[in-house]
Amino acid sequence: MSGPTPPPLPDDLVAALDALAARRPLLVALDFDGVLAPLVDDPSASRPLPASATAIARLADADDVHLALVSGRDLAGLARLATPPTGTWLVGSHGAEHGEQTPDGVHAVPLDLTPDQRAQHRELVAGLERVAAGAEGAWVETKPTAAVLHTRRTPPDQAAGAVEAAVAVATGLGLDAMRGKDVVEVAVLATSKGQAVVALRERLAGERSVDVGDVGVLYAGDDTTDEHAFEVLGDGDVSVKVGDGDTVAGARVADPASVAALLAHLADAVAAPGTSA
Ligand SMILES: O=P(O)(O)OC[C@H]1O[C@H](O[C@H]2O[C@H](CO)[C@@H](O)[C@H](O)[C@H]2O)[C@H](O)[C@@H](O)[C@@H]1O
Repeated sequence: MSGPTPPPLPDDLVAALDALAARRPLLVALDFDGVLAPLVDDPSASRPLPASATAIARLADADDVHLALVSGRDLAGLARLATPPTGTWLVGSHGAEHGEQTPDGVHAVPLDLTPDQRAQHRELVAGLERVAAGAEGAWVETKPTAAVLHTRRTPPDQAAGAVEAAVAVATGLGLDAMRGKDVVEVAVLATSKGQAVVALRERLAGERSVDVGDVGVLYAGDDTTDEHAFEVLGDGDVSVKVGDGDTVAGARVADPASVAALLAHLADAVAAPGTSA
């Protein structure tokens, strides 16, 4: 898939990427949907843009650079669709699932829900299925710790009511509802992408025996849940919001094609620190 050439990256983002490229160790942590992969109606059809896949493979190969994908997707689905390079750290279900891509597939940290959480998950799925049955085009995605009402193909006049009904299901179960892009997601485990990024930074610092503050981080995300990840970044890190919407990120690009350009620039800069255009 090749689309129109994206506009040049903003000068201040290029400068920030060039400065980040000189830091080691470097954590490159990326959201999947809407960032590496363009948004589509059918989530099973999502794939990274080829240019992004090439760039992350180069980054994953670079000296003392570690790649992580931090997604709302369940871990298995994330690995299947993203096909990340070996060694990539994977965070699924907004931080509830953790794993690593190995030559033999995903090595996942076992997930253990309590009997109460399992019962709550069953009630949650049933509740959202009832909502979906009443709204044209709506459907429910089930994950190990969560369920998602999708309304991307629902007429707007029905989608608003379905969203409110899904939020009511969550509230009735004592759970929080996260509103994303044409989705309402409800999890039986409270997690956030911010906690996940903090843990990834600490892991990399521990593995390299450096201070946490010595780890440079790039994080790019497009949705409301990515704001939690932007919030935990500090001076010298680079946070990039993809697309429209309020954000605390330090930089913004328009779309996944621009993300591919950003990642290619960073891969070039990492390969030749200080000499990148
Ligand atoms: O954290 P992410 O990797 O961005 O995952 C967030 C959700 O992504 C998926 O839904 C979104 O992408 C779909 C495919 O493009 C789109 O149809 C949907 O409207 C978007 O919200 C995924 O299905 C969810 O489970 C993730 O939580």
